[in-house]
Amino acid sequence: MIELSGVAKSFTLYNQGGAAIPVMAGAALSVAPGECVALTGASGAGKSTLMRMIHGNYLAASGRIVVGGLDVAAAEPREILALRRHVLGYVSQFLRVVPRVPTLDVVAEPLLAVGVPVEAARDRAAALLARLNIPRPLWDLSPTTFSGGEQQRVNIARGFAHDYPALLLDEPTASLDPGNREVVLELIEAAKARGAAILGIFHDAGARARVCDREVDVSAFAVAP
Ligand SMILES: Nc1ncnc2c1ncn2[C@@H]1O[C@H](COP(=O)(O)OP(=O)(O)OP(=O)(O)O)[C@@H](O)[C@H]1O
Repeated sequence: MIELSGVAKSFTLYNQGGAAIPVMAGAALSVAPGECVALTGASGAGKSTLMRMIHGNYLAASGRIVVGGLDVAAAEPREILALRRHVLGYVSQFLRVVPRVPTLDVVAEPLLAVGVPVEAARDRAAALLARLNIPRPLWDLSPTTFSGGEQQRVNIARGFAHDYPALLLDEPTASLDPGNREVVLELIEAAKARGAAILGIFHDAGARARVCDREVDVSAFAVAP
């Protein structure tokens, strides 16, 4: 479902005469449907950079990044947007939303984007918000003023609303209390059981051991600057 081969990345430092700093070369990994793979490696090894390349935010210098049959490294922007809408979900560490949109709509939006009727989308969003213990009075408010943990749970509800065939998870259990951490781990297990291919960064070793089938150490792909 997710297949990387020969992926390289360098950052161009425009404020330093356009110097190119290579950070990664020869990155390769694959994630099959129903599998959860953890990206590991020390801070700065390139875990987030690799996730951003798979999501199409960072452009790879070379190599292939195939998600659901589309090579993200060579795709047109509109193809990447369609991939994100239908195939590839991404739970980033921080919630980024349009201000003033109510929480229930923030969570229902990915479902509406793939054509789910409004009532069904809102029912699914409500069920996820309830499961993640977001108090009912907050559902009609924008999440922009919520606490860090509440925002993270809204972000997770949004990321799990549509049954994406592939999912990227950036520290999905960070800073959650034990009860909500358990809910998130159950959501990940359920996504695997329905056949989602999941790639994640988990600093929470217990969570990683429980839901991940394998680990890929990105230090192996790092290039010394
Ligand atoms: N936009 C950027 N411009 C320049 N260098 C960058 C950029 N993004 C990342 N880097 C560099 O690429 C390397 C990999 O960073 P990355 O954030 O991917 O590491 P990480 O493994 O996710 O680290 P952490 O666990 O601390 O989040 C680092 O040396 C970082 O400084």
